[in-house]
Amino acid sequence: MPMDTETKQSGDLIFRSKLPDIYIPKHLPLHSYCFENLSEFNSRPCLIDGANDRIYTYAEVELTSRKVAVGLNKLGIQQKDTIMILLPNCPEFVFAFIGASYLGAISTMANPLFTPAEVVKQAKASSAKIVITQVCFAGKVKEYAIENDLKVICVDSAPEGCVHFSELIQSDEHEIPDVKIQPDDVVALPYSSGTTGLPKGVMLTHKGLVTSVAQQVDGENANLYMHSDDVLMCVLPLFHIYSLNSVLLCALRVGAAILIMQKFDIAQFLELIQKHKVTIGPFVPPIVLAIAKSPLVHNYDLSSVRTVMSGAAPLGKELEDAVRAKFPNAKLGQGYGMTEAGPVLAMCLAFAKEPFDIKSGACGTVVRNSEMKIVDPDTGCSLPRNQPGEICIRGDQIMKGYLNDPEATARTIEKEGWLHTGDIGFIDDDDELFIVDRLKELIKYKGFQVAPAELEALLINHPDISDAAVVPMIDEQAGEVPVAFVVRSNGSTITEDEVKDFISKQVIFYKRVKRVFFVETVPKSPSGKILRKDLRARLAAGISN
Ligand SMILES: CC(C)(COP(=O)(O)OP(=O)(O)OC[C@H]1O[C@@H](n2cnc3c(N)ncnc32)[C@H](O)[C@@H]1OP(=O)(O)O)[C@@H](O)C(=O)NCCC(=O)NCCSC(=O)/C=C/c1ccc(O)cc1
Repeated sequence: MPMDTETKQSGDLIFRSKLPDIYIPKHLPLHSYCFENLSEFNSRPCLIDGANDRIYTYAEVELTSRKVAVGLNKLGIQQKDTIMILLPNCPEFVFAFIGASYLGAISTMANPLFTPAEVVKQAKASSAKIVITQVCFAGKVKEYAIENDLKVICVDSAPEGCVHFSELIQSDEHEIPDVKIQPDDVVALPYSSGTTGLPKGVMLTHKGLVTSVAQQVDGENANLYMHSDDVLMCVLPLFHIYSLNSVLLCALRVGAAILIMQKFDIAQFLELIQKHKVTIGPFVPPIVLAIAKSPLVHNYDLSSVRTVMSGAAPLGKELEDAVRAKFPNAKLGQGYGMTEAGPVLAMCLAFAKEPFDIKSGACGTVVRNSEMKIVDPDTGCSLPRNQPGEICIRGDQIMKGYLNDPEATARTIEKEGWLHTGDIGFIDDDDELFIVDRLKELIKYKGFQVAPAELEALLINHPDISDAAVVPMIDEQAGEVPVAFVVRSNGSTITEDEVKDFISKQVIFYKRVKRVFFVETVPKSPSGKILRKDLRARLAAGISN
C-alpha cells in the first residue's frame, strides 16, 4: 500500500495525490496567471471559431480582453460589480469573462436557453449590472433591464436599447483602471444547487481558480498534461465550470488552441476534430455515447486525439471500453468535479506527463496541493481505503461560499475547511477514487443540474396540486431525467399531461418532468424532509399510474 499518500491528522485519515505538491502563484489575479507565459506563444492560435474557422491569436485575445475591460468600465462596471454572460460558446464569451477579471469584476454565467423567468431570477440574485448576450436571447431580459436600468450588450448586432459588443472593443486598452485585486476576491459566480435546495451563487475566487488550474496543468509532471501544440475541443458549454476551467482556463495557461463549437452535432463535431487535428477532448458521457454509437465515426480520421476525458456524470465501464476503440491513439479517463469544489477534486493520472496505470471506472486520484477524506455519513468518522462514504475535499481551490447564504455555506463547508460533496465513493489501494452513489438530491440530465426543490416549488404553485416530490429516474440517453410524485388537491382530476405542460412552460428543456405519478401522500420524515430514497426505491421496483 502506498503509505505516503495517506496520513492521520487529529483522528482523520487523509488522502493526497501521488504527485508531489507544487508552488502555485496564488497571489496573481486569474488573468495574470493565465497569461503569465504569454510571450512564449503570443502569435500562436488561441481561439479557433469552429463556425467560420476564424483564428484569434494569443496576442489578440489578451489585447481584446483588455479593451473589453475598458469598455465595460465606460459603461459603469467597476471592481466587484457583476456582469451576466448569457451566451453560447463564442469568442466574445472569452473576451467578456477575461475582460471582467481585469477590472476585478465578477462574471455570472447563465444558459442562454433558460426561460425569461430563470434568467431574471439569476440576474436579480447576482445583482448583475450588465447582460452580454445575442440578439435572439435579448428579449428574455428586456423588461427586467428596463425596470432596473440594466444595460444589455449584444455580440451580433444592436437592436434598439442595446449596445453592440464591438463598441466595447473601440476603447483604448491603456485606460484600464488601476485596481488592486485580492486573492480572495470573487471572479466567477456560477449557479449550483449543491447538495440540497435551490440554485445558489457559487463564489469562486481568483486564488481558487488559479489553484485549480495549477493543480491540473502546472508542475514538472502535470496531472493533466497539455502544451502549446495542443488543440482542445471546446464543445461543452463555457457557462458551466467544467468547460470554463478545464478547457478555457487550462488551455490559456499552457498556450494551447481552443476550438470553439457552439452546439453539439455529431457530424460537425467529427469533421472539426479531423480538420483541426484536435488532440484533447474534454467530454461528458452523452458525447461519449454518441461517439460510441455513431456509424459516422468510421468516416473520419480521429488519430490526432491523444486524451479523451469524461466528467460531470458517471461513465460506465462498457461505454468506456466501447469508445476506446474509436480513438486509436488516445488515453481515456475521467475527471471528477463539482462547481462548489472549484471544481476539480480528482483527475485521471494516465493524463500526467509521466503517466500512471489506471483502472477503468475510476474517476481519478485526488488533485495535488489538496486533501481528501471519506467519511461515514451517519457518524462523521473518516473511513479507510475501500470503504464507501461521503467524499470530502479541502484545499485553496474550493469555493469561498454561496452568495448571501451563510447557512447553506456552513452546511457545505465545515469550520476546518472540509467541503462535503454529497457523493458517496471510496479510494482503493492504488489511490484511485470510485463514485458509487449520491447522497445529494441533485438530478443530472446529460451533466446539467436539475434541483428537485425548484420543480417542487413550481408544482405546488398549481391550484390542483397539494404536494409534490421530484426524483431522478434512470435514462439511457440522459443518464437521469426528473420525474414527479404528485398529490392532487381535493376533487382535482388533473392529468399527467397537464402537469407536464404546466412545468414545460416555465423551465429550460432539461428540467422538464418526464413522468408524473399520482400518489395519496409524499413520504416524509418526522421533520418534514421528503424521503427521496423511498420514492427512488418505488421507481426501481416499477410503478405505473
Ligand atoms: C453537448 C451535450 C452533451 C448534448 O447536447 P444535445 O445533443 O444538444 O442535447 P441536449 O439534451 O443538451 O439538448 C436538447 C435540446 O436543446 C437544444 N439545444 C442544445 N443546445 C442548443 C444550443 N446551443 N442552441 C440551440 N438549441 C440547443 C437541442 O437542439 C435539443 O433540442 P430538441 O431537439 O428540440 O430537443 C449537452 O447536453 C451538454 O453540453 N452537456 C454538458 C453539461 C455540462 O457541461 N455540465 C457540467 C456541469 S459542472 C460539473 O459537473 C463539473 C465537472 C467537472 C468534471 C471534470 C473536470 O475536469 C472539471 C469539472
